[in-house]
Amino acid sequence: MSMQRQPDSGEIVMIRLAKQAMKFSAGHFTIFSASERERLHGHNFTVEVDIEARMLGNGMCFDYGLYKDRVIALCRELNEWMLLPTRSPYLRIEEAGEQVLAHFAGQVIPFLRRDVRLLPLENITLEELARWFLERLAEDPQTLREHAVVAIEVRVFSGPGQSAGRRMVMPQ
Ligand SMILES: Nc1nc2c(c(=O)[nH]1)N=C([C@H](O)[C@H](O)COP(=O)(O)OP(=O)(O)OP(=O)(O)O)CN2
Repeated sequence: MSMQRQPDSGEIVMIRLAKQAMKFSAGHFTIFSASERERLHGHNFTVEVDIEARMLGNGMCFDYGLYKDRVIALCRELNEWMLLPTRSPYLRIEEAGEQVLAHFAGQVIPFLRRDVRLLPLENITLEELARWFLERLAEDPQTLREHAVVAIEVRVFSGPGQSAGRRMVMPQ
């Protein structure tokens, strides 16, 4: 007699999304203090997302395709831009017509407006970029509840072997 298999609803599973398309190329410089920063440079960043969620019956949790498309779309938003932080304690951003002027340590760094994407972050670091993805993925709490998402962790890489991860536990 075959054992009636109990539905696994409610069990927590981990979905890991690390598709090749989860990438973006961007310029930045890390600010270390009021007087020290890196020179402007760029990376081919990659993104991985772990989503912990409860099983919903039918042998699956939520349809992860929705989040795969969302992460890829977010990567496209950052692709081929010079990224500047608007919440740095050490950098002042001035938008002057077709230019964006970044004021740092008594110097002015000019950029063309068309090349710059301003992000509401303290610094353009792996940690802060992970925050940006996490906050964008958590924008719709109702959908996250419907998908029984328990936690999301975003990991951003500036190259192989170098990354920062950030995790958000959803209010249940
Ligand atoms: N806590 C953090 N520290 C640093 C960050 C960061 O995001 N968070 N970022 C940097 C630099 O921007 C970054 O490391 C510069 O890239 P770099 O490592 O020099 O070059 P590669 O990514 O190509 O790596 P290689 O080791 O040169 O191969 C510094 N600190």
